[in-house]
Amino acid sequence: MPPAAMPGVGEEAAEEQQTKQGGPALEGLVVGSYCHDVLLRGGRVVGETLGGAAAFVSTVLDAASPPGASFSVVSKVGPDFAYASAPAPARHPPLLCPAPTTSFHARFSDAAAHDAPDRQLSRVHACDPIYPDDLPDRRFAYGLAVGVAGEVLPETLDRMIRLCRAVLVDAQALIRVFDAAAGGGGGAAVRHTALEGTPYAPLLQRVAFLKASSEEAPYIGVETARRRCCVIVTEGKEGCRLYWDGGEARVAPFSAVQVDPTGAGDSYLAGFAAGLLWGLSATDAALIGNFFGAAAVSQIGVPTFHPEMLQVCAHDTYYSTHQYSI
Ligand SMILES: Nc1ncnc2c1ncn2[C@@H]1O[C@H](COP(=O)(O)OP(=O)(O)O)[C@@H](O)[C@H]1O
Ligand SMILES: O=P([O-])([O-])O[C@@H]1[C@@H](O)[C@H](O)[C@@H](O)[C@H](O)[C@@H]1O
Repeated sequence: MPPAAMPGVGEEAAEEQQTKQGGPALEGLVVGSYCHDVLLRGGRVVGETLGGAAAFVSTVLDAASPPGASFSVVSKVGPDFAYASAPAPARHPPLLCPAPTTSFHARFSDAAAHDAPDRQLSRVHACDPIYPDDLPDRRFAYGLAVGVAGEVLPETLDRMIRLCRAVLVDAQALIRVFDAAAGGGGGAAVRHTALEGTPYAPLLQRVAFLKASSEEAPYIGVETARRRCCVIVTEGKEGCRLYWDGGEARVAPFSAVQVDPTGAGDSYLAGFAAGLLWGLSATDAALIGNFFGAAAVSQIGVPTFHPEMLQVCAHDTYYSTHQYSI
C-alpha cells in the first residue's frame, strides 16, 4: 500500500498537537527562494514574471489548505526584487539580501520541434543560500523543500527534517547544477547531477515524499529512492505515478490548454501536500496535485484560483471522475 497520509499529519495529529501546544496544529514550513523569470521564444522576451517554486507553492497552499493550516515561507531575494507586492510575497515576505534576486531565463522551443524539451533554463543570478539558522526555531507539522537554484543546502534540509514531522522534497532543489560554459547571455545552463553522489542522498530515508519530473527521474534513481521514501514522478499532460517500496500507482491527469508550463511541478507538489493535509491518501492527494499542475499550465506565471475551480476539483476528487477541463 502507498503511504496512507502524510506521516504524523492529519486530524488525530492535529488534535494532539493542538492540545499539547495550543499553537497552529498544521503549520507548514516552505523553504526556497522567490525569483524573477524571463520567458523567451525565438530569442524574444515574451514575458517577465514572478517565479520560484516558493511563489507557486504559497499560492496553491493559500488557496487549498484546510482552515487553520497556516505556513511560513523562508525565501531570500535581493534589493532588485520586483514583486514584493504580488500576492504570495506580500503575504509571505522574503528575507532581504545584498546579492541580486535569483533569476532564470526560460527559452521555449517552437511548437514545430515536438521532441524538444518544453523549455531550456539558464540561471542568470543566484541570491544567497538559505542557511539552517534562517529557519524559525520551532516545530512544524510539515515542510516543503522547494529550492530552484541550489539554495536549500544539505544542512538546511537536515534542519528542516529535524523541525518538521514530515518533509516533502522537490528533486529540483537537490540535483540542479549550473553550467556557466553552456548558459548563453551571461547565464548558466541548468543541468542535473545524480542524487546518489550528493550530500542529500543520506537524508532521503528521513524524507516522506520526493517528487521529480520525468526529466529529473533518471537522476534520482527511482528504484533506489523508492526504498527510502515515497517517490512521485510527474509526467506532464499524462498525470503522475507514485512509487513506494513494493508497489506503484498511476494517477490520471486533468486536461488543460497549456499556455505556460512554468510552475506545473511546483503547483503539483503544493496541491499534493494540501490533499494530505485534508487527510487524503497519497493517491487521492496526487489527484489534487494533478489539478493544480493543470491549472498552473493554463495561465502565464503564478496562477490565480477561483472558488468555482476549487469546488469542481473537490467534487471530482470526491467522485474520482475528473472530466473537468481547465
Ligand atoms: N499539459 C498539461 N495538461 C494537464 N496537466 C498538466 C500538463 N502539464 C503538466 N500538468 C500537470 O502538472 C504536473 C507537473 O507537470 P510536469 O510537466 O511533469 O512538471 P515540471 O513542471 O516539473 O516539468 C503533471 O503531473 C500534471 O499533473
Ligand atoms: O516549472 P517548475 O519546474 O515547476 O518550476 C520552475 C523552476 O523550475 C524554475 O527554475 C523557476 O524559475 C520557475 O519559476 C519555477 O519555479
